[in-house]
Amino acid sequence: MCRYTNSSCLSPTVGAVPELFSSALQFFAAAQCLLTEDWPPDTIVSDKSRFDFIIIGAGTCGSIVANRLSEIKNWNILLLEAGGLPPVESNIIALDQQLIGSKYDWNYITENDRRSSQGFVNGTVIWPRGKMLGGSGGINGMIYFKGNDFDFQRWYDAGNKEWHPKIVRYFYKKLESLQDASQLRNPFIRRNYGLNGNLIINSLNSSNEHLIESVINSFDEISFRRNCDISALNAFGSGKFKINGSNGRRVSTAKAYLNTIKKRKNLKIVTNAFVTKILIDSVTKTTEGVEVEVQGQKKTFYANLEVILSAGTINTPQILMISGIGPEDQLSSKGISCKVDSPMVGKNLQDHAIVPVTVYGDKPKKKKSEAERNFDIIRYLYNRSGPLAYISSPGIAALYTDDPNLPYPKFQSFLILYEKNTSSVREAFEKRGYKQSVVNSISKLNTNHALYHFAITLLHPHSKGYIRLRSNNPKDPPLIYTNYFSDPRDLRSCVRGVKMLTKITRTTYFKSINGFLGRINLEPCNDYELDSAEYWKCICLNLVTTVYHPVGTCKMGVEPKTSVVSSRLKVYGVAKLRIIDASVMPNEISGNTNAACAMIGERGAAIVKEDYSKEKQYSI
Ligand SMILES: Cc1cc2nc3c(=O)[nH]c(=O)nc-3n(C[C@H](O)[C@H](O)[C@H](O)COP(=O)(O)OP(=O)(O)OC[C@H]3O[C@@H](n4cnc5c(N)ncnc54)[C@H](O)[C@@H]3O)c2cc1C
Repeated sequence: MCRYTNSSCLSPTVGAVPELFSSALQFFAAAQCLLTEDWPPDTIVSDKSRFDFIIIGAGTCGSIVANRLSEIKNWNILLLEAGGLPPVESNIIALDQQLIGSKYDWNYITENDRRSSQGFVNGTVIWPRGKMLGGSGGINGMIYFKGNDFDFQRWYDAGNKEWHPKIVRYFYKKLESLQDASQLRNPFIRRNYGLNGNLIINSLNSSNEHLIESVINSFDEISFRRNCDISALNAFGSGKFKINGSNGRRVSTAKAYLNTIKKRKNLKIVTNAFVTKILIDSVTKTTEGVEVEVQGQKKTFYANLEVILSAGTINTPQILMISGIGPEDQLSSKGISCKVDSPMVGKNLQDHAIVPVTVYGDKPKKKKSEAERNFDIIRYLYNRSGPLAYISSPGIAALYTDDPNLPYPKFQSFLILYEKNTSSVREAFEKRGYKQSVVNSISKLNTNHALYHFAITLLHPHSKGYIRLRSNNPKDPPLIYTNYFSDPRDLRSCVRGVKMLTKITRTTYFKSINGFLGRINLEPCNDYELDSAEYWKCICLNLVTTVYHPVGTCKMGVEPKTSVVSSRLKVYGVAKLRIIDASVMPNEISGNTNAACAMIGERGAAIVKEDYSKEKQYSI
């Protein structure tokens, strides 16, 4: 142990005081070990082993599917995950941004379409995806929104009979465990959620309650009416959202569904297992198993009943195409023999695109001292409280529309707040990949003003992108074409959504802090009058990026020409292969996608069980 000689302090010492403090510091340094999670043990599985089901990807959906299928004791399940165990940072709620760009991220970058997102370096946008047990649910912002009955009605009306809004509600409740005591006391909120599911849903307090109230009042003044439960199904208006967290720690579906069943002998989990191909008999068009690289070693595993793809919106279509299922012309151009010509694989890519609206004001001014910041860390180590236990944003959002006849919101705006003169502004916008002129103009105004960054999302884009293979090497990242705002209706809508929000500068609170809209310096937009429709059209088109909700690249539907899987999630044209992840969504939903993915995991697993008569068919 290090002995302090007290060379830097003024008072002499007999040693007792330095000893006292150093032992406290050592105690807190050691306390970080208590933050690690007790993940399920990794298994070594011999080459050529057989299982009943093989699940590819232990993300939001795959973790749930593995749990539910292994409830059937005589089914043997193998869950393969390309990433490893989540790092400790994934556990700490406020560090949700820290894993982006790390080895726990697939680090995808979109292609430059020379039209949208030109305010980014190289005209490309960073698209993170989680690579670990828990998948994107281990890297995400933990924000909980369920969407709108209308979203699922659209799925149902398109012929997907297993996804009626009533069925969707049932499966949401099955997965949920609402924990916040004050919300549970409110019968209107209580009845919106399940109480006994695996996934914890909580409200958060924040260190900035007073300010949060002021911003919600401002939302209310511009007709985004205050709502005490905006995470609920069919919500409109503004308020605090709920998150998947408990006791200062993230609750991913891996934590909620895999950590709780470590003793099950019929589930084997292998991490660092990168699936390179699904094996399909080219004559019978039947799935046989998978080829995998486990810690660099090639192995083959076989499936008696099914292979289930839960590798997410980008990797699922890539794996399908590498394995010979996809648009024939594309496969042959990459030297892949086509086993099933499935033209929609990789198409119908939809994302929640966001644009930044930067409002500045005199408050909050207060910057924490170094001592206060360090004390916050100790508070977290001591009892999981303080800012590290909160998400990195103030936790408020608004769901709104420009058309009062619509039963669902068209826009979501959520707030990210920066105190005056903080280096975090530059860091955050640079990390996103914005060009220097953009970053400089946003951070320059922050030198003397607090920044209220209202990120605005277009919830139901008409524009559709696609994913293509870069090569036939599974390790080459696929090409991602976002096509943001390629449908002119989206740009027009987005401008209207932004204009509705910028009225916030004229509300009581923002007037009281001399709030104003900041001009963003981007060459093609500089001649337009600030806050004019032309200005926003230019800003939206050039600064549009992802809020990380891509869906739809293997959409479900009634026939193989226009969809990839059936309503029961079976891949058209090949036996014993299913997809259960975000890629099957036919359309985006009216909110963040993780909850809907968890619902798909629950519903998808129930459909599999129904098909083998292991569970009663769920009917409405
Ligand atoms: C940075 C970020 C922030 C987000 N914030 C929110 C939020 O706050 N709220 C919200 O609702 N949603 C959020 N989302 C979106 C949400 O997390 C996703 O919609 C959801 O996790 C998708 O679930 P999934 O099961 O389809 O895919 P994933 O959870 O991504 O799981 C796919 C899994 O498959 C694995 N895999 C892929 N390829 C292979 C292979 N070849 N072999 C083996 N394994 C493979 C991956 O490593 C991964 O673990 C966010 C997403 C990101 C990336």
